[in-house]
Amino acid sequence: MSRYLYELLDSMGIDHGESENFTFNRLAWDTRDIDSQSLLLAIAGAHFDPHAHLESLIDQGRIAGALCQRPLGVPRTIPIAHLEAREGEIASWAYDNPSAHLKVVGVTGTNGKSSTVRFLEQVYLSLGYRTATIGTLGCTRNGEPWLPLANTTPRAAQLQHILACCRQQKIQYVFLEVSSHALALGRVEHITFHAAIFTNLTPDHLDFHNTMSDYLHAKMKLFDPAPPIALLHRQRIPLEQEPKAGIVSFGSQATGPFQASDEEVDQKGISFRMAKQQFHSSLRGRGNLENIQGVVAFALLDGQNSQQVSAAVAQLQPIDGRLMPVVSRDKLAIVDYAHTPDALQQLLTSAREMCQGRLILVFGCGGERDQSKRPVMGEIASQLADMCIVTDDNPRSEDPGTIASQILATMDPTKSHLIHDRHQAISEARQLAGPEDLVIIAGKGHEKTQTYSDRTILFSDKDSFQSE
Ligand SMILES: CC(=O)N[C@H]1[C@@H](OP(=O)(O)OP(=O)(O)OC[C@H]2O[C@@H](n3ccc(=O)[nH]c3=O)[C@H](O)[C@@H]2O)O[C@H](CO)[C@@H](O)[C@@H]1O[C@H](C)C(=O)N[C@@H](C)C(=O)N[C@H](CCC(=O)O)C(=O)O
Ligand SMILES: Nc1ncnc2c1ncn2[C@@H]1O[C@H](COP(=O)(O)OP(=O)(O)OP(=O)(O)O)[C@@H](O)[C@H]1O
Ligand SMILES: N[C@H](CCC[C@H](N)C(=O)O)C(=O)O
Repeated sequence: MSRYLYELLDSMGIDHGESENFTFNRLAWDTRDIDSQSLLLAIAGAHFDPHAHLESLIDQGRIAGALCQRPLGVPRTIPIAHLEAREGEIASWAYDNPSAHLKVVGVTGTNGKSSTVRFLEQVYLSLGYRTATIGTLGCTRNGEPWLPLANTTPRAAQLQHILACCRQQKIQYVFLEVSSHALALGRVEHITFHAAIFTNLTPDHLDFHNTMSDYLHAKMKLFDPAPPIALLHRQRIPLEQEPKAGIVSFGSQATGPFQASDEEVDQKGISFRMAKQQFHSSLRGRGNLENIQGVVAFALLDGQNSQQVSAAVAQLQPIDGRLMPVVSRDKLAIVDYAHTPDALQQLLTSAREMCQGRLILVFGCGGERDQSKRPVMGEIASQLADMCIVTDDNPRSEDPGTIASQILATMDPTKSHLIHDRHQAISEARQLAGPEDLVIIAGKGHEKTQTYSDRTILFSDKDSFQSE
Protein backbone atom coordinates (compact mmCIF):
# COMPACT_ATOMS: atom_id res chain seq x y z
CA MET A 1 0.00 0.00 0.00
CA SER A 2 1.38 3.40 -0.88
CA ARG A 3 -0.83 6.09 0.66
CA TYR A 4 -0.70 9.86 0.74
CA LEU A 5 -0.75 11.53 4.12
CA TYR A 6 -3.63 13.70 2.84
CA GLU A 7 -5.83 10.64 2.35
CA LEU A 8 -5.43 9.78 6.03
CA LEU A 9 -5.96 13.35 7.23
CA ASP A 10 -9.09 13.63 5.03
CA SER A 11 -10.48 10.42 6.50
CA MET A 12 -9.93 11.91 9.98
CA GLY A 13 -11.65 15.17 9.06
CA ILE A 14 -8.43 17.13 9.65
CA ASP A 15 -7.95 20.29 7.60
CA HIS A 16 -4.42 19.98 6.13
CA GLY A 17 -4.44 23.40 4.38
CA GLU A 18 -0.99 24.22 3.05
CA SER A 19 0.78 21.56 5.09
CA GLU A 20 3.20 19.21 3.38
CA ASN A 21 2.15 15.92 1.87
CA PHE A 22 4.18 12.72 1.56
CA THR A 23 3.65 9.04 0.91
CA PHE A 24 4.10 6.10 3.26
CA ASN A 25 3.37 2.42 2.88
CA ARG A 26 3.40 1.19 6.45
CA LEU A 27 2.15 2.19 9.87
CA ALA A 28 4.69 1.94 12.72
CA TRP A 29 4.15 2.46 16.43
CA ASP A 30 7.57 1.73 17.89
CA THR A 31 10.96 3.14 16.89
CA ARG A 32 12.43 -0.35 17.19
CA ASP A 33 10.35 -1.53 14.24
CA ILE A 34 10.50 1.06 11.45
CA ASP A 35 11.64 1.49 7.85
CA SER A 36 12.06 4.40 5.43
CA GLN A 37 8.42 4.14 4.28
CA SER A 38 6.89 4.08 7.78
CA LEU A 39 4.44 6.60 9.17
CA LEU A 40 5.27 6.51 12.89
CA LEU A 41 2.64 7.11 15.56
CA ALA A 42 4.64 8.97 18.20
CA ILE A 43 2.88 8.48 21.53
CA ALA A 44 4.77 9.12 24.75
CA GLY A 45 4.66 6.51 27.51
CA ALA A 46 5.80 6.31 31.10
CA HIS A 47 9.35 5.31 30.13
CA PHE A 48 10.00 6.47 26.57
CA ASP A 49 9.05 9.53 24.54
CA PRO A 50 9.43 9.03 20.77
CA HIS A 51 9.11 12.81 20.14
CA ALA A 52 12.70 13.32 21.22
CA HIS A 53 13.92 11.08 18.39
CA LEU A 54 11.75 12.21 15.47
CA GLU A 55 14.05 14.85 14.03
CA SER A 56 16.99 12.50 13.70
CA LEU A 57 14.85 9.62 12.41
CA ILE A 58 13.49 11.89 9.67
CA ASP A 59 16.87 13.48 8.86
CA GLN A 60 18.40 10.04 8.49
CA GLY A 61 15.53 8.85 6.28
CA ARG A 62 14.67 6.08 8.72
CA ILE A 63 10.94 6.92 8.62
CA ALA A 64 8.76 8.68 6.02
CA GLY A 65 7.16 10.92 8.66
CA ALA A 66 5.27 10.88 11.94
CA LEU A 67 2.01 11.81 13.57
CA CYS A 68 2.80 13.25 16.97
CA GLN A 69 1.12 14.59 20.08
CA ARG A 70 2.59 18.10 20.06
CA PRO A 71 4.02 20.53 17.49
CA LEU A 72 7.77 20.05 17.04
CA GLY A 73 8.48 22.40 14.12
CA VAL A 74 10.21 19.49 12.40
CA PRO A 75 9.34 18.73 8.72
CA ARG A 76 7.11 15.68 8.21
CA THR A 77 5.90 15.65 11.83
CA ILE A 78 2.18 16.35 12.00
CA PRO A 79 0.70 17.19 15.40
CA ILE A 80 -2.73 15.61 15.99
CA ALA A 81 -4.84 16.62 18.97
CA HIS A 82 -5.57 13.61 21.22
CA LEU A 83 -3.50 11.33 18.99
CA GLU A 84 -3.47 8.61 21.68
CA ALA A 85 -7.28 8.40 21.51
CA ARG A 86 -7.29 8.21 17.70
CA GLU A 87 -4.87 5.29 17.28
CA GLY A 88 -7.68 2.79 16.52
CA GLU A 89 -9.25 5.12 13.94
CA ILE A 90 -5.89 5.67 12.18
CA ALA A 91 -4.94 1.98 12.22
CA SER A 92 -8.35 0.76 11.08
CA TRP A 93 -8.06 3.17 8.11
CA ALA A 94 -4.48 2.07 7.35
CA TYR A 95 -5.43 -1.62 7.37
CA ASP A 96 -8.76 -1.15 5.51
CA ASN A 97 -11.03 -1.84 8.44
CA PRO A 98 -10.17 -5.55 8.87
CA SER A 99 -12.74 -6.32 11.58
CA ALA A 100 -15.59 -5.64 9.14
CA HIS A 101 -14.44 -8.74 7.23
CA LEU A 102 -14.06 -11.04 10.25
CA LYS A 103 -16.31 -12.28 13.03
CA VAL A 104 -14.63 -10.76 16.08
CA VAL A 105 -15.88 -12.10 19.41
CA GLY A 106 -14.78 -9.96 22.37
CA VAL A 107 -14.58 -11.56 25.81
CA THR A 108 -14.33 -9.42 28.92
CA GLY A 109 -14.58 -10.08 32.68
CA THR A 110 -12.32 -10.03 35.73
CA ASN A 111 -11.61 -13.75 35.43
CA GLY A 112 -12.16 -16.31 32.71
CA LYS A 113 -11.24 -14.32 29.59
CA SER A 114 -8.34 -16.54 28.51
CA SER A 115 -10.23 -19.70 29.41
CA THR A 116 -13.35 -18.63 27.48
CA VAL A 117 -11.37 -17.53 24.44
CA ARG A 118 -9.41 -20.79 24.31
CA PHE A 119 -12.59 -22.87 24.79
CA LEU A 120 -14.27 -20.94 21.96
CA GLU A 121 -11.27 -21.70 19.79
CA GLN A 122 -11.44 -25.41 20.56
CA VAL A 123 -15.18 -25.60 19.90
CA TYR A 124 -15.04 -23.61 16.64
CA LEU A 125 -12.04 -25.58 15.34
CA SER A 126 -13.94 -28.78 15.94
CA LEU A 127 -16.93 -27.27 14.09
CA GLY A 128 -14.60 -26.80 11.10
CA TYR A 129 -13.88 -23.04 11.17
CA ARG A 130 -10.61 -21.15 10.74
CA THR A 131 -9.90 -19.30 13.99
CA ALA A 132 -7.50 -16.99 15.79
CA THR A 133 -7.22 -15.99 19.44
CA ILE A 134 -5.67 -12.87 20.96
CA GLY A 135 -5.04 -12.56 24.71
CA THR A 136 -2.86 -13.10 27.77
CA LEU A 137 -1.55 -16.40 26.41
CA GLY A 138 -0.48 -14.71 23.14
CA CYS A 139 -2.05 -15.18 19.70
CA THR A 140 -2.94 -18.49 18.15
CA ARG A 141 -3.94 -19.28 14.57
CA ASN A 142 -6.03 -22.38 13.91
CA GLY A 143 -5.09 -23.68 17.35
CA GLU A 144 -1.32 -23.27 16.87
CA PRO A 145 0.88 -20.73 18.69
CA TRP A 146 1.34 -17.66 16.47
CA LEU A 147 2.60 -14.48 18.21
CA PRO A 148 3.63 -13.59 21.78
CA LEU A 149 1.99 -10.46 23.23
CA ALA A 150 3.07 -7.98 25.93
CA ASN A 151 -0.52 -7.17 26.93
CA THR A 152 -3.76 -9.09 27.30
CA THR A 153 -5.30 -6.77 24.70
CA PRO A 154 -2.64 -5.23 22.46
CA ARG A 155 -2.61 -1.49 21.73
CA ALA A 156 -4.93 -0.37 18.94
CA ALA A 157 -2.39 -0.22 16.11
CA GLN A 158 -0.97 -3.68 16.83
CA LEU A 159 -4.46 -5.10 17.23
CA GLN A 160 -5.63 -3.75 13.86
CA HIS A 161 -2.44 -5.14 12.30
CA ILE A 162 -3.12 -8.60 13.75
CA LEU A 163 -6.72 -8.43 12.50
CA ALA A 164 -5.44 -7.47 9.02
CA CYS A 165 -3.16 -10.56 9.07
CA CYS A 166 -6.18 -12.67 10.11
CA ARG A 167 -8.17 -11.31 7.19
CA GLN A 168 -5.33 -12.03 4.78
CA GLN A 169 -5.11 -15.59 6.10
CA LYS A 170 -8.84 -16.13 5.67
CA ILE A 171 -9.52 -16.54 9.36
CA GLN A 172 -13.29 -16.59 10.01
CA TYR A 173 -13.58 -16.11 13.78
CA VAL A 174 -11.24 -14.07 15.99
CA PHE A 175 -11.71 -14.65 19.73
CA LEU A 176 -10.32 -11.57 21.45
CA GLU A 177 -9.73 -10.96 25.17
CA VAL A 178 -10.77 -7.42 25.99
CA SER A 179 -9.32 -6.13 29.26
CA SER A 180 -10.88 -3.24 31.15
CA HIS A 181 -7.67 -1.27 30.50
CA ALA A 182 -8.22 -1.81 26.78
CA LEU A 183 -11.79 -0.53 26.99
CA ALA A 184 -10.85 2.49 29.10
CA LEU A 185 -7.84 3.36 26.92
CA GLY A 186 -9.62 2.93 23.58
CA ARG A 187 -7.57 -0.06 22.34
CA VAL A 188 -10.66 -1.65 20.74
CA GLU A 189 -12.11 1.53 19.21
CA HIS A 190 -13.01 1.04 15.53
CA ILE A 191 -13.34 -2.71 15.86
CA THR A 192 -16.65 -4.07 14.65
CA PHE A 193 -17.68 -6.82 17.06
CA HIS A 194 -19.80 -9.76 15.98
CA ALA A 195 -20.32 -10.70 19.63
CA ALA A 196 -19.42 -9.69 23.18
CA ILE A 197 -19.31 -11.98 26.22
CA PHE A 198 -18.96 -10.63 29.80
CA THR A 199 -18.01 -13.42 32.22
CA ASN A 200 -17.96 -11.82 35.70
CA LEU A 201 -16.98 -8.75 37.69
CA THR A 202 -15.19 -8.98 41.05
CA PRO A 203 -12.60 -6.68 42.66
CA ASP A 204 -9.34 -6.16 40.73
CA HIS A 205 -7.55 -3.29 38.99
CA LEU A 206 -8.93 -0.75 41.46
CA ASP A 207 -5.57 1.04 41.21
CA PHE A 208 -6.61 1.94 37.66
CA HIS A 209 -10.42 2.25 37.91
CA ASN A 210 -10.70 3.53 41.53
CA THR A 211 -14.21 2.18 42.16
CA MET A 212 -16.15 -0.96 41.23
CA SER A 213 -18.69 1.28 39.52
CA ASP A 214 -16.01 2.78 37.25
CA TYR A 215 -14.67 -0.73 36.61
CA LEU A 216 -18.16 -1.92 35.63
CA HIS A 217 -18.68 1.06 33.35
CA ALA A 218 -15.38 0.37 31.59
CA LYS A 219 -16.41 -3.26 31.00
CA MET A 220 -19.89 -2.27 29.78
CA LYS A 221 -18.31 -0.23 26.98
CA LEU A 222 -17.97 -3.54 25.15
CA PHE A 223 -21.77 -3.45 24.80
CA ASP A 224 -21.88 0.11 23.53
CA PRO A 225 -23.06 -0.22 20.88
CA ALA A 226 -24.35 -3.75 21.52
CA PRO A 227 -23.02 -6.14 18.89
CA PRO A 228 -25.43 -8.60 17.19
CA ILE A 229 -24.68 -11.15 19.92
CA ALA A 230 -24.29 -9.66 23.42
CA LEU A 231 -24.09 -12.00 26.41
CA LEU A 232 -23.43 -11.61 30.11
CA HIS A 233 -23.47 -13.93 33.11
CA ARG A 234 -26.49 -12.61 35.01
CA GLN A 235 -25.52 -13.70 38.48
CA ARG A 236 -21.84 -12.83 38.40
CA ILE A 237 -22.11 -9.24 37.29
CA PRO A 238 -23.37 -6.68 39.83
CA LEU A 239 -25.32 -4.56 37.34
CA GLU A 240 -26.60 -1.20 38.51
CA GLN A 241 -29.67 -1.52 36.29
CA GLU A 242 -31.31 -4.09 34.03
CA PRO A 243 -29.26 -4.69 30.87
CA LYS A 244 -30.54 -2.81 27.86
CA ALA A 245 -32.50 -4.54 25.10
CA GLY A 246 -30.40 -6.85 22.97
CA ILE A 247 -28.17 -8.03 25.83
CA VAL A 248 -28.91 -11.66 26.63
CA SER A 249 -28.10 -13.24 29.96
CA PHE A 250 -26.84 -16.76 30.65
CA GLY A 251 -26.29 -18.85 33.79
CA SER A 252 -28.52 -20.49 36.35
CA GLN A 253 -30.24 -17.23 37.29
CA ALA A 254 -30.74 -16.01 33.76
CA THR A 255 -34.20 -15.75 32.30
CA GLY A 256 -34.82 -16.92 28.77
CA PRO A 257 -33.31 -19.60 26.58
CA PHE A 258 -29.83 -19.56 28.13
CA GLN A 259 -30.89 -20.30 31.64
CA ALA A 260 -28.74 -23.21 32.84
CA SER A 261 -30.23 -26.01 34.92
CA ASP A 262 -29.09 -29.29 36.49
CA GLU A 263 -25.64 -27.84 37.19
CA GLU A 264 -23.11 -30.26 38.65
CA VAL A 265 -19.48 -29.60 39.53
CA ASP A 266 -17.57 -32.49 41.05
CA GLN A 267 -14.62 -34.83 40.70
CA LYS A 268 -16.00 -36.20 37.42
CA GLY A 269 -16.11 -32.74 35.86
CA ILE A 270 -18.95 -30.38 35.12
CA SER A 271 -22.36 -30.73 33.55
CA PHE A 272 -25.48 -28.66 32.92
CA ARG A 273 -28.47 -28.33 30.64
CA MET A 274 -29.06 -25.34 28.42
CA ALA A 275 -31.52 -24.80 25.53
CA LYS A 276 -32.84 -28.38 25.98
CA GLN A 277 -29.38 -29.89 25.46
CA GLN A 278 -27.14 -31.66 27.97
CA PHE A 279 -23.50 -30.53 28.22
CA HIS A 280 -20.67 -32.32 29.99
CA SER A 281 -16.93 -31.69 30.26
CA SER A 282 -14.20 -33.43 32.24
CA LEU A 283 -12.75 -29.99 33.11
CA ARG A 284 -13.20 -28.97 36.72
CA GLY A 285 -14.23 -25.96 38.74
CA ARG A 286 -17.22 -23.67 39.03
CA GLY A 287 -15.39 -20.99 37.00
CA ASN A 288 -15.04 -23.36 34.06
CA LEU A 289 -18.73 -24.28 34.33
CA GLU A 290 -19.60 -20.61 33.87
CA ASN A 291 -17.02 -20.08 31.13
CA ILE A 292 -18.38 -23.04 29.18
CA GLN A 293 -21.95 -21.79 29.60
CA GLY A 294 -20.89 -18.53 27.94
CA VAL A 295 -19.27 -20.47 25.11
CA VAL A 296 -22.40 -22.58 24.59
CA ALA A 297 -24.78 -19.61 24.69
CA PHE A 298 -22.64 -17.80 22.12
CA ALA A 299 -22.38 -20.81 19.79
CA LEU A 300 -26.14 -21.42 19.88
CA LEU A 301 -26.97 -17.74 19.25
CA ASP A 302 -24.42 -17.88 16.44
CA GLY A 303 -26.53 -20.58 14.80
CA GLN A 304 -24.37 -23.63 15.51
CA ASN A 305 -25.96 -27.06 15.94
CA SER A 306 -26.51 -27.82 19.65
CA GLN A 307 -25.58 -31.51 19.39
CA GLN A 308 -22.34 -30.68 17.62
CA VAL A 309 -21.59 -28.01 20.20
CA SER A 310 -22.27 -30.52 22.98
CA ALA A 311 -19.90 -33.03 21.33
CA ALA A 312 -17.21 -30.33 21.05
CA VAL A 313 -17.66 -29.31 24.70
CA ALA A 314 -17.20 -32.95 25.73
CA GLN A 315 -13.76 -32.88 24.05
CA LEU A 316 -12.52 -29.63 25.67
CA GLN A 317 -8.90 -29.81 26.82
CA PRO A 318 -7.47 -27.92 29.82
CA ILE A 319 -5.59 -24.67 29.33
CA ASP A 320 -1.95 -24.13 30.23
CA GLY A 321 -1.59 -22.96 33.83
CA ARG A 322 -5.29 -23.15 34.71
CA LEU A 323 -6.15 -25.81 37.35
CA MET A 324 -3.15 -27.71 35.97
CA PRO A 325 -2.12 -30.86 37.88
CA VAL A 326 1.66 -31.26 38.22
CA VAL A 327 3.21 -34.41 39.64
CA SER A 328 6.65 -34.66 41.21
CA ARG A 329 7.40 -38.24 42.30
CA ASP A 330 4.57 -39.00 44.73
CA LYS A 331 3.63 -35.34 45.36
CA LEU A 332 0.77 -33.57 43.59
CA ALA A 333 0.40 -29.84 42.97
CA ILE A 334 -2.18 -27.72 41.17
CA VAL A 335 -0.71 -24.75 39.29
CA ASP A 336 -3.30 -22.04 38.64
CA TYR A 337 -3.37 -18.41 37.48
CA ALA A 338 -5.62 -17.24 40.34
CA HIS A 339 -4.42 -13.70 41.00
CA THR A 340 -7.65 -12.10 42.26
CA PRO A 341 -9.59 -12.68 45.50
CA ASP A 342 -12.49 -14.33 43.66
CA ALA A 343 -10.25 -16.66 41.64
CA LEU A 344 -8.28 -17.65 44.77
CA GLN A 345 -11.48 -18.41 46.66
CA GLN A 346 -12.85 -20.53 43.82
CA LEU A 347 -9.52 -22.30 43.40
CA LEU A 348 -9.23 -23.25 47.08
CA THR A 349 -12.89 -24.32 47.20
CA SER A 350 -12.40 -26.61 44.19
CA ALA A 351 -9.10 -27.90 45.57
CA ARG A 352 -10.72 -28.80 48.89
CA GLU A 353 -13.08 -31.13 47.03
CA MET A 354 -10.13 -32.85 45.33
CA CYS A 355 -8.10 -33.45 48.49
CA GLN A 356 -8.33 -35.85 51.44
CA GLY A 357 -5.41 -34.28 53.32
CA ARG A 358 -4.17 -30.73 53.82
CA LEU A 359 -4.11 -27.87 51.33
CA ILE A 360 -0.67 -26.25 51.26
CA LEU A 361 -0.86 -22.95 49.42
CA VAL A 362 2.01 -20.99 47.84
CA PHE A 363 1.04 -17.54 46.54
CA GLY A 364 1.90 -13.84 46.37
CA CYS A 365 0.61 -10.67 44.72
CA GLY A 366 2.06 -8.72 41.81
CA GLY A 367 3.84 -5.41 42.22
CA GLU A 368 2.50 -2.29 40.44
CA ARG A 369 -0.96 -3.79 40.63
CA ASP A 370 -4.06 -3.12 42.76
CA GLN A 371 -2.76 -3.08 46.36
CA SER A 372 -6.23 -3.41 47.85
CA LYS A 373 -6.47 -7.06 46.82
CA ARG A 374 -3.44 -8.08 48.91
CA PRO A 375 -5.04 -8.23 52.40
CA VAL A 376 -8.23 -9.70 50.92
CA MET A 377 -6.29 -12.53 49.30
CA GLY A 378 -4.39 -13.04 52.55
CA GLU A 379 -7.65 -13.45 54.44
CA ILE A 380 -9.11 -15.88 51.90
CA ALA A 381 -5.89 -17.92 51.92
CA SER A 382 -5.87 -18.09 55.70
CA GLN A 383 -9.50 -19.17 55.87
CA LEU A 384 -9.44 -21.79 53.12
CA ALA A 385 -5.94 -23.33 53.15
CA ASP A 386 -4.38 -25.37 55.96
CA MET A 387 -0.92 -23.95 55.50
CA CYS A 388 0.22 -20.91 53.51
CA ILE A 389 3.60 -19.85 52.21
CA VAL A 390 3.56 -16.25 51.00
CA THR A 391 6.12 -15.61 48.28
CA ASP A 392 7.09 -13.24 45.45
CA ASP A 393 4.91 -12.88 42.32
CA ASN A 394 6.43 -10.35 39.91
CA PRO A 395 7.27 -7.64 42.46
CA ARG A 396 8.26 -5.39 39.53
CA SER A 397 9.48 -2.02 40.90
CA GLU A 398 7.89 -2.53 44.34
CA ASP A 399 9.65 -3.74 47.48
CA PRO A 400 8.81 -7.48 47.86
CA GLY A 401 8.88 -7.11 51.67
CA THR A 402 6.17 -4.44 51.60
CA ILE A 403 3.95 -6.48 49.29
CA ALA A 404 4.32 -9.53 51.55
CA SER A 405 3.55 -7.58 54.71
CA GLN A 406 0.32 -6.26 53.13
CA ILE A 407 -0.73 -9.84 52.38
CA LEU A 408 0.35 -11.23 55.76
CA ALA A 409 -1.48 -8.47 57.67
CA THR A 410 -4.74 -10.42 57.58
CA MET A 411 -3.34 -13.95 57.85
CA ASP A 412 -3.30 -16.34 60.77
CA PRO A 413 0.41 -16.36 61.82
CA THR A 414 0.17 -19.91 63.15
CA LYS A 415 -0.32 -21.31 59.69
CA SER A 416 1.43 -18.85 57.41
CA HIS A 417 5.02 -17.86 56.78
CA LEU A 418 7.07 -15.93 54.26
CA ILE A 419 9.72 -17.21 51.85
CA HIS A 420 10.48 -14.53 49.24
CA ASP A 421 12.32 -16.83 46.84
CA ARG A 422 9.52 -18.53 44.90
CA HIS A 423 11.55 -21.63 44.09
CA GLN A 424 12.42 -22.13 47.76
CA ALA A 425 8.78 -21.57 48.73
CA ILE A 426 7.61 -24.22 46.25
CA SER A 427 10.35 -26.67 47.40
CA GLU A 428 9.33 -26.20 51.00
CA ALA A 429 5.66 -26.81 50.17
CA ARG A 430 6.62 -30.00 48.34
CA GLN A 431 8.70 -31.22 51.28
CA LEU A 432 5.92 -30.45 53.75
CA ALA A 433 3.29 -32.29 51.71
CA GLY A 434 2.35 -35.80 52.81
CA PRO A 435 0.86 -38.36 50.41
CA GLU A 436 -2.73 -37.17 51.02
CA ASP A 437 -1.90 -33.46 50.82
CA LEU A 438 -2.29 -31.14 47.85
CA VAL A 439 0.06 -28.26 47.06
CA ILE A 440 -1.62 -25.26 45.41
CA ILE A 441 0.66 -22.84 43.56
CA ALA A 442 -1.38 -19.77 42.65
CA GLY A 443 -0.89 -16.56 40.69
CA LYS A 444 1.53 -17.26 37.85
CA GLY A 445 -0.10 -20.13 35.94
CA HIS A 446 1.49 -20.29 32.48
CA GLU A 447 4.03 -17.50 33.13
CA LYS A 448 7.64 -18.24 32.27
CA THR A 449 9.33 -15.30 34.01
CA GLN A 450 9.60 -13.53 37.36
CA THR A 451 10.10 -9.74 37.24
CA TYR A 452 12.00 -7.77 39.90
CA SER A 453 12.92 -4.09 39.81
CA ASP A 454 16.32 -4.74 38.25
CA ARG A 455 15.91 -8.01 36.37
CA THR A 456 13.56 -10.54 34.83
CA ILE A 457 14.54 -14.17 35.35
CA LEU A 458 13.19 -17.33 33.75
CA PHE A 459 10.77 -18.97 36.16
CA SER A 460 7.99 -21.53 35.85
CA ASP A 461 5.90 -22.81 38.78
CA LYS A 462 5.52 -26.18 37.06
CA ASP A 463 9.27 -26.62 36.43
CA SER A 464 10.05 -25.42 39.93
CA PHE A 465 7.75 -28.03 41.52
CA GLN A 466 9.19 -30.79 39.35
CA SER A 467 12.85 -29.91 39.87
CA GLU A 468 14.81 -31.57 42.67
C1 LIG B 1 1.08 0.80 32.42
C2 LIG B 1 0.85 0.47 30.98
O1 LIG B 1 -0.26 0.29 30.52
N1 LIG B 1 1.95 0.37 30.24
C3 LIG B 1 1.85 0.13 28.80
C4 LIG B 1 2.69 1.16 28.09
O2 LIG B 1 3.97 1.07 28.62
P1 LIG B 1 4.87 2.36 28.83
O3 LIG B 1 4.03 3.57 29.10
O4 LIG B 1 5.92 2.01 29.81
O5 LIG B 1 5.53 2.53 27.41
P2 LIG B 1 6.98 3.10 27.09
O6 LIG B 1 8.00 2.03 27.22
O7 LIG B 1 7.19 4.38 27.84
O8 LIG B 1 6.85 3.43 25.53
C5 LIG B 1 6.04 4.52 25.06
C6 LIG B 1 5.86 4.40 23.57
O9 LIG B 1 7.12 4.41 22.94
C7 LIG B 1 7.29 3.25 22.16
N2 LIG B 1 8.73 2.92 22.26
C8 LIG B 1 9.28 2.41 23.39
C9 LIG B 1 10.64 2.12 23.44
C10 LIG B 1 11.44 2.37 22.30
O10 LIG B 1 12.66 2.14 22.27
N3 LIG B 1 10.84 2.91 21.21
C11 LIG B 1 9.52 3.19 21.16
O11 LIG B 1 9.01 3.67 20.15
C12 LIG B 1 6.34 2.23 22.72
O12 LIG B 1 5.90 1.31 21.73
C13 LIG B 1 5.19 3.11 23.16
O13 LIG B 1 4.37 3.42 22.06
O14 LIG B 1 2.71 0.91 26.70
C14 LIG B 1 3.21 -0.38 26.34
C15 LIG B 1 3.15 -0.49 24.80
O15 LIG B 1 1.86 -0.35 24.33
C16 LIG B 1 2.34 -1.47 27.01
O16 LIG B 1 2.83 -2.75 26.68
C17 LIG B 1 2.39 -1.25 28.51
O17 LIG B 1 1.58 -2.22 29.14
C18 LIG B 1 2.20 -2.87 30.27
C19 LIG B 1 2.98 -4.11 29.80
C20 LIG B 1 1.17 -3.30 31.29
O18 LIG B 1 1.48 -4.03 32.19
N4 LIG B 1 -0.06 -2.85 31.16
C21 LIG B 1 -1.15 -3.29 32.06
C22 LIG B 1 -1.54 -2.22 33.06
C23 LIG B 1 -2.34 -3.62 31.16
O19 LIG B 1 -2.61 -2.95 30.18
N5 LIG B 1 -2.98 -4.71 31.53
C24 LIG B 1 -4.14 -5.21 30.81
C25 LIG B 1 -4.61 -6.53 31.42
C26 LIG B 1 -5.40 -6.35 32.64
C27 LIG B 1 -6.19 -7.62 32.98
O20 LIG B 1 -5.66 -8.45 33.70
O21 LIG B 1 -7.35 -7.73 32.60
C28 LIG B 1 -3.77 -5.61 29.39
O22 LIG B 1 -4.65 -5.53 28.51
O23 LIG B 1 -2.65 -6.08 29.21
N1 LIG C 1 -15.39 -17.84 35.36
C1 LIG C 1 -14.48 -17.73 36.32
N2 LIG C 1 -14.81 -17.23 37.53
C2 LIG C 1 -13.90 -17.08 38.50
N3 LIG C 1 -12.61 -17.45 38.39
C3 LIG C 1 -12.24 -17.96 37.20
C4 LIG C 1 -13.13 -18.12 36.11
N4 LIG C 1 -12.44 -18.65 35.07
C5 LIG C 1 -11.18 -18.79 35.48
N5 LIG C 1 -11.05 -18.40 36.78
C6 LIG C 1 -9.84 -18.30 37.62
O1 LIG C 1 -9.11 -17.17 37.17
C7 LIG C 1 -7.79 -17.55 36.74
C8 LIG C 1 -7.48 -16.81 35.47
O2 LIG C 1 -8.31 -17.36 34.44
P1 LIG C 1 -8.20 -16.79 33.00
O3 LIG C 1 -6.80 -16.71 32.59
O4 LIG C 1 -9.15 -17.51 32.12
O5 LIG C 1 -8.76 -15.31 33.29
P2 LIG C 1 -8.41 -13.96 32.60
O6 LIG C 1 -9.61 -13.12 32.76
O7 LIG C 1 -7.94 -14.19 31.22
O8 LIG C 1 -7.21 -13.39 33.46
P3 LIG C 1 -6.16 -12.26 32.97
O9 LIG C 1 -6.91 -11.04 32.67
O10 LIG C 1 -5.27 -12.01 34.10
O11 LIG C 1 -5.45 -12.78 31.79
C9 LIG C 1 -7.85 -19.06 36.58
O12 LIG C 1 -6.62 -19.63 36.80
C10 LIG C 1 -8.89 -19.47 37.60
O13 LIG C 1 -8.31 -19.51 38.86
N1 LIG D 1 -3.40 -9.69 33.89
C1 LIG D 1 -3.04 -9.66 35.28
C2 LIG D 1 -2.10 -10.75 35.54
C3 LIG D 1 -1.52 -10.79 36.94
C4 LIG D 1 -0.62 -11.98 37.12
C5 LIG D 1 0.27 -11.92 38.32
N2 LIG D 1 1.21 -12.99 38.20
C6 LIG D 1 0.99 -10.58 38.40
O1 LIG D 1 2.04 -10.47 37.81
O2 LIG D 1 0.49 -9.67 39.08
C7 LIG D 1 -2.46 -8.29 35.61
O3 LIG D 1 -1.63 -7.82 34.84
O4 LIG D 1 -2.88 -7.73 36.59
